[in-house]
Amino acid sequence: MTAKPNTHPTIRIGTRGSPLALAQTYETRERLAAAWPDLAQPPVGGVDPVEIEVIKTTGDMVLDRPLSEIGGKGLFTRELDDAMLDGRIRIAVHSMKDVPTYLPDGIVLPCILPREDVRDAFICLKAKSIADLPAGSVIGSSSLRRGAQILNRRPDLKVVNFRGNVQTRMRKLEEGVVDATLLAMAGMRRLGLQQHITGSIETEDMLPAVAQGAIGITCRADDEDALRYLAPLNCQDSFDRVTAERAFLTKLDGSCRTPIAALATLDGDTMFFRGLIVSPDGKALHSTSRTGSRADGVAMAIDAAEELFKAAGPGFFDFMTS
Ligand SMILES: NCc1[nH]cc(CCC(=O)O)c1CC(=O)O
Repeated sequence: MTAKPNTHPTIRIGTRGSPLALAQTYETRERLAAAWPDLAQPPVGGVDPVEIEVIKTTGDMVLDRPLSEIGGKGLFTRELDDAMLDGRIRIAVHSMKDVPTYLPDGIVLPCILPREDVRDAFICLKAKSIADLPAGSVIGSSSLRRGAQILNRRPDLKVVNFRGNVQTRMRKLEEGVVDATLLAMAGMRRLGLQQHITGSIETEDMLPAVAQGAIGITCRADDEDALRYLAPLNCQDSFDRVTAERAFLTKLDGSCRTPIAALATLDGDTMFFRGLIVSPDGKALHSTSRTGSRADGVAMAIDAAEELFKAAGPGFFDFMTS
């Protein structure tokens, strides 16, 4: 009896086509191959056991406006969710920072890869750190969270909208369009562009976005094979930290495009959680922290969110809808 020829890939991974999304997908493919020998074998009959399918999302098509203005949840995920529900892809790889807190019916998120550096990177050709920037310096960043936290500490700086890939940003720094810019350490590292980082900003000085530096993998809730393949890839510490941070975000109804920041860290089974909300001008900043057991992470995060919501008072988030 001869084995049935393999004519289909075992796993087709869906991803956005950005260099960072592709780097994260290659990492996922390597981890799958390391965990599962049947996914590492060379192509049989020209069919690779793991295939990658690039899917354009709405977020990839609007490049001229800050994402905070476009709004709408699932800007970077909806088309991938649709492809998965249609059966065109088996799993999807995401920057967790860009994944809405509510997943569509039928899709689950069983796997978070080991988290990268969660900090923000300072990128500048003129100064070593934010503290070294002369008054009046211009920071290019379209992230409300980063801009607001900088203005809170340094109201003498100016923050202007700024988007684009690392190369574009470096050119604009050279041309003097802005004096400095900020990006996630994780993205720079995963792209192999760490040589452009001037310095990392400690989380005490700038709290990261919820789930910054984490890669999440989704699949269909009823896809038992995909769930089995993903199980050994999950990093439970990263999963628990991101789960607590996302509970905080859900309670405050925010996204990666709102001036909300949170970070959960673990020391064994003790979780330390910090969260903050800040007005876009940086003037009103409310932060809080909790320490407790890992098992209580979500409850702590929700409790922290409720405290900040009360401290901020009614109307604090009006800028998001106005
Ligand atoms: N919002 C876009 C986005 N989504 C994930 C990353 C970087 C990688 C990460 O934080 O996991 C970035 C760019 C950035 O913030 O520098």
